[in-house]
Amino acid sequence: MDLSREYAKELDAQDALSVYRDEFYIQPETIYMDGNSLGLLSKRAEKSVLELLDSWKTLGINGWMQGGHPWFYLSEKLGKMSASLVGAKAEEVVVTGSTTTNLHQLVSTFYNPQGKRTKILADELNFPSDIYALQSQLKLRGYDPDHHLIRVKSRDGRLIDEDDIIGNMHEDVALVVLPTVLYRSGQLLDIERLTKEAHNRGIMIGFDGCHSAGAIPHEFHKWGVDFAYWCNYKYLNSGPGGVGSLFVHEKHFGKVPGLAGWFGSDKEKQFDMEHTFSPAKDAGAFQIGTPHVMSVAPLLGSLEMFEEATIDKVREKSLRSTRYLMDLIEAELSSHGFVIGNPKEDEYRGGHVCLEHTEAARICKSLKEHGIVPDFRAPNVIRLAPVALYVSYEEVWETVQIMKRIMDEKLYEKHENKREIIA
Ligand SMILES: Cc1ncc(COP(=O)(O)O)c(C=O)c1O
Ligand SMILES: Nc1c(O)cccc1C(=O)C[C@H](N)C(=O)O
Repeated sequence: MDLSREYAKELDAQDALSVYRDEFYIQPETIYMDGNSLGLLSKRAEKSVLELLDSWKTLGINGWMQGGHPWFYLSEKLGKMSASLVGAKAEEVVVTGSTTTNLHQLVSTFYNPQGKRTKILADELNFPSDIYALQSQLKLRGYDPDHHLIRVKSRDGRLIDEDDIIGNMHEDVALVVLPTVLYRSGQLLDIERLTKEAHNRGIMIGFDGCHSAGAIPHEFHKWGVDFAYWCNYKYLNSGPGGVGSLFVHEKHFGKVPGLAGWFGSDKEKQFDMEHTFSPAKDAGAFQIGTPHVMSVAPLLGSLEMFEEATIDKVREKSLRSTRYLMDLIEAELSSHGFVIGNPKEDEYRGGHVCLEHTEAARICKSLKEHGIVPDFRAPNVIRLAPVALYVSYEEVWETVQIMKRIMDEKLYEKHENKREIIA
């Protein structure tokens, strides 16, 4: 393997997506490798925020129906713009709520315990918020989560074996909820296979797409996934606390939302103000209250960029740069006790590299001190995401060089091996 900076530069010269880098606010002397947690601001997203602010400034209440992006239809419009990212029909996606509130909405709708089928199947490595939501949903139905929430065990603490998930799809399971990509190890699950296996057993299945939306193409419609939900602030660069998204397969259109609210109404009827709820005929029905217009605003500019760049090209580059990062780590850092914790195969790897080390917390602090922004996940993981639209191959190379210096010279030792409040 060519370990030179020149080779990294050559990769950048051949990269068709490199034109997008200039569209982002990249801070001087900083290499941003944390787009898997919070993506960077783009100039187009900034512009769309200013446009929506202006519509408020100039139109007041009329902004709901007037201006370049009437607010009343914005959640559906953004859903349509997101559809190709997840392989959905335009009307199957709506931008609304947050990951966790959307999960509550979808479980309230799709979890129908009946007879012996009363359990929810998840995995022991999922993000805590999903597990809290599932536990509370079970409690609301009068079930004990210790008994009714099955969390598939990991064999190695990093990955979940799909056979173990399928092996737990027993006849007492009503619903399966899984991540598309595991937040810590970056394992990508075979969504199509798991959906098929769940359906063969008469079980509903939904996916948390937080760590794949904007990084990996999906075919939610074709695969028959019942529902999915994700945030837009990671790979889709919609800003801190930006509004989330949900997908409901069209076969479920007409299902009454578990949590109803007036923005789930059929738009023609909403302002009739009747006390009988008339839900929209598509995924729009699963909205609850008034859209957070200012918090979806960045997504207008950001999604436009993804429409242009295409998710297939984004994935192609992401696979190349995560592969390049892993190869450099193996070549340059092999004597320093790192373990690559993510699956190495393209078909099982998400958008970030999971690097394990016993000193991970303080190596992260030292990386930040040297201008690299990774994140740390307890107990021992450094996550590094060379995000396709704004991280160059040369920056990937530079990251490994800096890490090598930190390890060779033991520069991390001046820090405490303990996480910060936000890791
Ligand atoms: C996989 C996953 N699920 C759920 C969440 C929670 O998202 P939110 O806080 O936006 O509800 C996150 C991120 O915080 C996540 O990474
Ligand atoms: N949502 C976050 C937040 O409000 C603050 C800091 C980080 C986050 C994250 O999204 C973390 C992320 N879900 C993770 O994969 O760990």
